[in-house]
Amino acid sequence: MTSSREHPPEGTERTRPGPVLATATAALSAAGVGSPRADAEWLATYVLGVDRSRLPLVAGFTPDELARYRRLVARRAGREPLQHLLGSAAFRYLELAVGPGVFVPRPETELLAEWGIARARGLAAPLVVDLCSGSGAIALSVAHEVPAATVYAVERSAGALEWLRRNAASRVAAGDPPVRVVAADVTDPDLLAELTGRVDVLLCNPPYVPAGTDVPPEVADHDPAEAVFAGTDGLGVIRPVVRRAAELLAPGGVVGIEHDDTHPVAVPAVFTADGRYADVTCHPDLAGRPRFSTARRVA
Ligand SMILES: C[S@@+](CC[C@H](N)C(=O)[O-])C[C@H]1O[C@@H](n2cnc3c(N)ncnc32)[C@H](O)[C@@H]1O
Repeated sequence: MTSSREHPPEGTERTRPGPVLATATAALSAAGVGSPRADAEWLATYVLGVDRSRLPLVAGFTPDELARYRRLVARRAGREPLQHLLGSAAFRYLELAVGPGVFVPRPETELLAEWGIARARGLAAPLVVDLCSGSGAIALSVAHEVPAATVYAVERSAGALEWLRRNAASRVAAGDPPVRVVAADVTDPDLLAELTGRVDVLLCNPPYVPAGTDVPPEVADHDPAEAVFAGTDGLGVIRPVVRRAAELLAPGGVVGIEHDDTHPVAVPAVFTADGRYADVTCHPDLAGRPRFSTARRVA
């Protein structure tokens, strides 16, 4: 079917996308945006309501669409995250609602989720826990891809919990099994006491950037600080999570924790020093940077 956007009614004034996109790309590039052309295209597809692949076929922007597009490009040039402007972030097979108050899920975290999903798939009825759940990216992906799993999502921030509950409800409406959302501090020594010794797979993408590290404006001004920074060495949340995970995991259960790329030695050392883990391994991301570490709870 051909959309009316590709064939506007006679007489409708339209501005062709080519020059509009070129101007937007130049503005985003000058503002230091890392992927200016892609962002200009994503914002155009959002305003025009078409798939990115159909952008070259669009007849043009109406005056209203052009004004709206220019406002969004100006905000992106002011370094608002693209996902906040679009209202959603893609993560594995899901589109998650995001905005102010919640951490935007990153593509590199898909690797940790994939590792956990592969472990959970090998079990008949796995119990999976996602600590520091944010938008719910990891927990909701596990529920979507391993429907036999019972999944808990733990988050402390009131702002993030709103997004997490909203995304969890949308996934149930889409037919996924429900995720159990728990409002709690993952550094609490009694965290999820009822699950002690029973968890098969524990996943965590905690805040891990050492305080004082320079981060891009999208992160500094729009990701909540408590989602990003964790003490002077960046291990402020990881240390208690490693401790509590050893108590929550069933014998032979596994844990995966994302961490800073400066921590390929420090995080495995936290696991090893605990004394209750074996098979401690640091995994690289697709760019070869150390990205997450995993371990198995000894029996
Ligand atoms: C890096 S974000 C990860 C969010 C999500 N898991 C993802 O991968 O996109 C870290 C999350 O941990 C939460 N958080 C930080 N400290 C916490 C704590 N002590 N207890 C529970 N949640 C915490 C933050 O609010 C934030 O949502």
